[in-house]
Amino acid sequence: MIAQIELTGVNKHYGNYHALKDIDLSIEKGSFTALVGPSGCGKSTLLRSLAGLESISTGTLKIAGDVMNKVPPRKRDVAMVFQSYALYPHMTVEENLTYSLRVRGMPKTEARKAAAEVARTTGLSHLLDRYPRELSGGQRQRVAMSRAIIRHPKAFLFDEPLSNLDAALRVHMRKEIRALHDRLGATSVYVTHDQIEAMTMADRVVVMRAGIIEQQGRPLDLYDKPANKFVAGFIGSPAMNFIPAQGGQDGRSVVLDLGQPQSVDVGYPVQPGRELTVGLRPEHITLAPPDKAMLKVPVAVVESTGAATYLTTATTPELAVVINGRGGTAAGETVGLDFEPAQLHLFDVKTERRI
Ligand SMILES: Nc1ncnc2c1ncn2[C@@H]1O[C@H](COP(=O)(O)OP(=O)(O)OP(=O)(O)O)[C@@H](O)[C@H]1O
Repeated sequence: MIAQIELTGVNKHYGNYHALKDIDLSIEKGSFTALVGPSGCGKSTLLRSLAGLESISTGTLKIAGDVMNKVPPRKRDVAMVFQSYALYPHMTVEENLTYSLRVRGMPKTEARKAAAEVARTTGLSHLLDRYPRELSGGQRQRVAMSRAIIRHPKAFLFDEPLSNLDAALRVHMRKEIRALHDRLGATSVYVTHDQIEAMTMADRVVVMRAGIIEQQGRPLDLYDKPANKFVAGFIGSPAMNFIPAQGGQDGRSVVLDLGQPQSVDVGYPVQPGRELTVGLRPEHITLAPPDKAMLKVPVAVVESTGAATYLTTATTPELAVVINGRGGTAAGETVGLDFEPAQLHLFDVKTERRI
């Protein structure tokens, strides 16, 4: 693997505040990496450090093999794409695209040729004479990306680029950005707080919390094998259910506490009496006849979108359940719920690590 971006032992302090803690991260050439995490976890700080908009306090940052710690932003040869587009309002699309080339001294005809070529890739050819105010949100976003592309940077850095757009356009643009990334053979780092965006766009997802990397890996590996309870709860929508539990006395079962104890044979050894948190995804639970089901529980809320039905149980803790299509059940009824024991995720209560 060729690392296009490599961080080793990177720390960032804002005064007394430790915003990035010992970050080791290797971003492969040609990959699409998403940085996700809740507000304040440090993902923007990390991205801005790559761009040189923040300096790192300790550690090493390399881009294409060269140490970048002290290199100013304009010499790093990376392009940042923001949610606010940052287009020049008094310039046409073409002028917005050619500006960075012109200030670097490229002759006008050559710069216009480059703009025309990029505009063809991004579907802006018919809009080159327009001003930003004459464009839709999606078109402005495309201009912002084109302006990055025209410089042939070593990496694209996206900072929540779609958060100003409405839901339908976001879904469209995430496909467009990913397709563009593939066509250009680019290396992209993409910051988002939206785990669906991260899961659908990226080859590699890096989950951050409070300045540390909790887990990194392929999207479905994080979904299937979250390293800890935090990642388990963050990846997946609706979020994973967490149920207090204990290892059963037979050494191969767990006893779930849903108001009443419910023993489930998991088929692998579990230390008897060990305190656990058991995770179970809403989409891994199915309805079953109550007399034959693993769990028999009352339903508190039923919500249907037509395509799917969302149930919330009247248990403690409550469980979220997603059923394909119509559930055929109503609030107040008692239903049977089934799941495959292999779909349970076991976490240690104290460390919150996966067992
Ligand atoms: N210039 C600064 N001075 C002091 N603290 C800062 C500064 N910039 C960011 N921070 C703090 O560092 C932490 C990480 O900020 P950062 O912007 O990287 O978070 P984030 O994960 O991108 O969050 P969001 O999704 O809300 O943008 C936050 O607690 C923030 O308050």
